[in-house]
Amino acid sequence: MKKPVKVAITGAAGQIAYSLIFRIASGSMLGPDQPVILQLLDIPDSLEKLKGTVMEIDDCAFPLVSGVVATADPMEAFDGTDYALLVGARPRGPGMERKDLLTANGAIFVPQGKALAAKASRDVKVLVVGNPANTNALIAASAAKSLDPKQFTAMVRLDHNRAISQLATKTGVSGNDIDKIIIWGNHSSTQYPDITSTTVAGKPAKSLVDQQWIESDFIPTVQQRGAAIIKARGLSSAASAASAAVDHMRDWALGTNGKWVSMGIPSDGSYGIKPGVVYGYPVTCKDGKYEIVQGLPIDAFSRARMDATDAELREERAAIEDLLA
Ligand SMILES: NC(=O)C1=CN([C@@H]2O[C@H](COP(=O)(O)OP(=O)(O)OC[C@H]3O[C@@H](n4cnc5c(N)ncnc54)[C@H](O)[C@@H]3O)[C@@H](O)[C@H]2O)C=CC1
Ligand SMILES: O=C([O-])CC(=O)C(=O)O
Repeated sequence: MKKPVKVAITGAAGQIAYSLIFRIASGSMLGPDQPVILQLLDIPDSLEKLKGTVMEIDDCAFPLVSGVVATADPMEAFDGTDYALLVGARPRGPGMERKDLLTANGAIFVPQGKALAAKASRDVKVLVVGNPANTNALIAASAAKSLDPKQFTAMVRLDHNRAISQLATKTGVSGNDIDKIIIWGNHSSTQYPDITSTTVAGKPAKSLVDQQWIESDFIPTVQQRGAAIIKARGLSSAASAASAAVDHMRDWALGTNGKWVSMGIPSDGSYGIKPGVVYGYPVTCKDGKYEIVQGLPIDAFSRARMDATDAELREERAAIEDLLA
């Protein structure tokens, strides 16, 4: 057996965590031979509820769970943390855009970024799930002065998985047959799900679907999927969000074997997106590091959409500039 690693999950009493914790504990994220110590953080008012979740973790008798910490103190929750999944934040309700949560949620990520910088492993990998995820990741990275901003990522993997599912259904294949799909930009309704390079069972996706479907059906469906789930369920996506978080961290930690996945990462000028925002890019992961897929041709249709979602991220940034260190 390997030495246990520490995995922190914030918002641990919430609905995403209720799926996420059990997937991590069963080995879905870091593999069936990697023991974990779960470090669960929530606010004082939610600690009683969190107690119930901890009782259930105990009752699963997971062979891979070497310890569980439940606390309202970020310094305790992030002590020695190797992987941090920052889920704790308010979800939106019907009629809201995710950026409407900036005021309520942005401030959460300053103390958490500081606590990660003070206490976490120097190699910690951070995934921000709490909305608006890209800008919250920017805030946390900025507060975590002693860590590399590249250690802070935001989740666009749910959008990536939604895009795979939509295209697979349309073309009558399994999601496994779909390769090279990209979510550019913000985890919001301005995101750009791009199938320009995508293949479906080896064939170019664009040879199988028409432009009308891409523009009027595929892109808006993926962009609005979160809102559609809120409308249907009365609550925002939870199990699928947890599953995407597992996918994101697993791929970052264990590698993608050359496969492209989408991650929200600090922009570095690639594809004309200037530094200063956390932007969804196509990446491959190897040896615990991600690398942007470079050299893709960008046509005018893509350019306009990539710039629109960049502009929205810069507006979000301007709205929380006072939270940036
Ligand atoms: N990036 C993505 O793809 C997705 C993001 N989300 C977002 O994830 C977040 C969590 O969603 P749910 O689990 O459904 O919400 P929830 O309301 O069920 O749970 C949130 C939990 O966070 C806790 N919390 C609040 N402030 C905290 C703090 N400062 N520190 C630690 N914990 C804190 C709350 O007490 C609660 O237990 C929301 O912001 C939601 O919009 C949801 C789905 C997908
Ligand atoms: O839509 C929401 O507010 C929750 C979310 O981020 C998603 O399901 O993609």
